Amino acid sequence: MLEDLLKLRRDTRHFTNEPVPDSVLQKALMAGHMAPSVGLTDATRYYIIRSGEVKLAVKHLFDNYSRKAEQLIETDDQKSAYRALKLEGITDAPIGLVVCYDRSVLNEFTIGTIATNDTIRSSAVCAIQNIWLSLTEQGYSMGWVSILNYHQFKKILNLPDEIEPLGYFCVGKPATDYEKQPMLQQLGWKNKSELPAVAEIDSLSGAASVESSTIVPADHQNVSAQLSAAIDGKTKPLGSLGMLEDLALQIGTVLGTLSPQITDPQLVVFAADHGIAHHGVSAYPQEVTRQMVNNFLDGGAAINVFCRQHQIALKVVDAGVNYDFAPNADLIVHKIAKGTQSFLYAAAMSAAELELCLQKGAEVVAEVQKGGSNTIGFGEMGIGNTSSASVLMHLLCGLPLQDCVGKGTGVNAAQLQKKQEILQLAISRYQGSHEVKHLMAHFGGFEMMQIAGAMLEAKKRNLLILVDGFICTVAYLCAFKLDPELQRNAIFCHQSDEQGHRLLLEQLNAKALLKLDLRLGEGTGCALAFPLLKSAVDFLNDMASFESAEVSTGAV
Ligand SMILES: O=C(O)c1ccc[n+]([C@@H]2O[C@H](COP(=O)([O-])O)[C@@H](O)[C@H]2O)c1
Ligand SMILES: Cc1cc2nc[nH]c2cc1C
Repeated sequence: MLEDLLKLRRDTRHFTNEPVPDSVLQKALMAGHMAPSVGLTDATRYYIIRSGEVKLAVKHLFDNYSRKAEQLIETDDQKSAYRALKLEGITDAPIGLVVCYDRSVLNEFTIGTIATNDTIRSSAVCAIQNIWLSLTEQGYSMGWVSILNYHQFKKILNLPDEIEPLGYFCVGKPATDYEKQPMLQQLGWKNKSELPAVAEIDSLSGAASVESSTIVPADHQNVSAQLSAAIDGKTKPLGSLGMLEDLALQIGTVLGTLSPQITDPQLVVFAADHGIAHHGVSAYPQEVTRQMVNNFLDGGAAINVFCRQHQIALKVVDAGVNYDFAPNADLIVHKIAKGTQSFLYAAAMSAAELELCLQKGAEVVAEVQKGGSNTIGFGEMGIGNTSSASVLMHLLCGLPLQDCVGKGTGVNAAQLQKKQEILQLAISRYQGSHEVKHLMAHFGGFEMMQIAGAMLEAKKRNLLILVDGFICTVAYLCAFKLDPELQRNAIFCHQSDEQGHRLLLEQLNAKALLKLDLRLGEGTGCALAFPLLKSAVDFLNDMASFESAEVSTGAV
């Protein structure tokens, strides 16, 4: 009876050493194969592990992550209860099964994946349940090991890039039936609810909106005048600290105090893919976006180095990368879709997707500001995004396209010519209005639009906004068009070597702190300029005044 099987099925961690006959395994895998798969994608893949060496390596991965999990437990009692739990039988179970899905099926049109391609993963989960039930029926069982660093898991198993594992499954003869209940319940860790949680929805709600706690700015005019007087009163010739004086004035004015402090600085890198990248407009292929996101998460990119150097917390947002990343504490998943549409043929995103970007960007600020941060730097990563940024700059500033288009990641002269032609063609095909949001949706990128939303929210919360290079400045331009008061909070960290950035800063009446010929993005300019913010704050707070040091002022 199906119902008996459903009741009997257990997530098993205790196995006898009895071998699993091939016929049992084959029958179970056939049951998995009979599971539903979205759009008949047939994308579930299985790998069998019998090698003791491989099992041991997986066990090490488990042990590492289990120790990490233990650190998240608050009380010592719970910690020792957790430690006593047997959560895997990797080296005891005769068979290891790795169930995966093949992401490459998404390279072609796939029914049932337009809203979310999580459905491919869900199909593999259906297969897992079928296997579980089949093993149970045959007198065997399975245990799902998910406490793993999936990135390393893929590496040690040498799984192809497009193959995504859902976990390691221990298969064998159960040594116990846990008194016919889940093991965690038997051991008093948690009880399973008696009945399924079901609710009926019989009316429609309005769209949810981000709750934002707008901080009412202090009396800026007054603080500003007092700050100017304090800066002028420091023991230095008037104006001799140059742009640091402007910076101190801006920081003090935004934070509404004569003695500002930078608290819990954060840097957020928003990453997304671009349909336009398929038209040869970049020197690099699209997969570099996801490879660099993994690099950020592994701590190996330039932005990691500079953030570590200056003790800036770093978070990465998947705003729309063409990849499903393994869960990671430093990754915020705000994926709108797996890359924009190519704006050569259609709008990069819909109006609704643009609004979602603005909302999701705002949510990121709400999230990273929880610790009391008053300074957030914005960075980006997205192969092809200089194309999107250049077109937006051209249309929003009314400047000639060739002045707005540059080499991006480093295209050669012929490729630059082709990039300009493609962008010109896309612009000539555009029939829509020149209203800001229409342009943002048609030519924007998910990372840039989320940055725009994040900047608007950061301004509402009265934070210091650190603007990075060319692409981030275009995101700022879009946000500025929606709220020109943004300017008060924005600090332009560097002038990029990307053609167009100098002109764009000029248009915005903005003067960048640094000019180092960078053209990397990632927020590197923000991190590098960060010590200057600290110097500005420090001289304002710690430098003696003519009065306190009894130094004569200059002749008037
Ligand atoms: O920040 C900049 O000024 C900047 C200038 C040129 C290129 N980039 C980076 O290069 C990528 C976009 O370049 P491309 O050629 O692929 O359009 C993207 O990942 C950006 O972070 C960044
Ligand atoms: C390697 C690489 C790193 C980057 N970081 C930001 N944009 C980038 C583009 C490339 C190509």
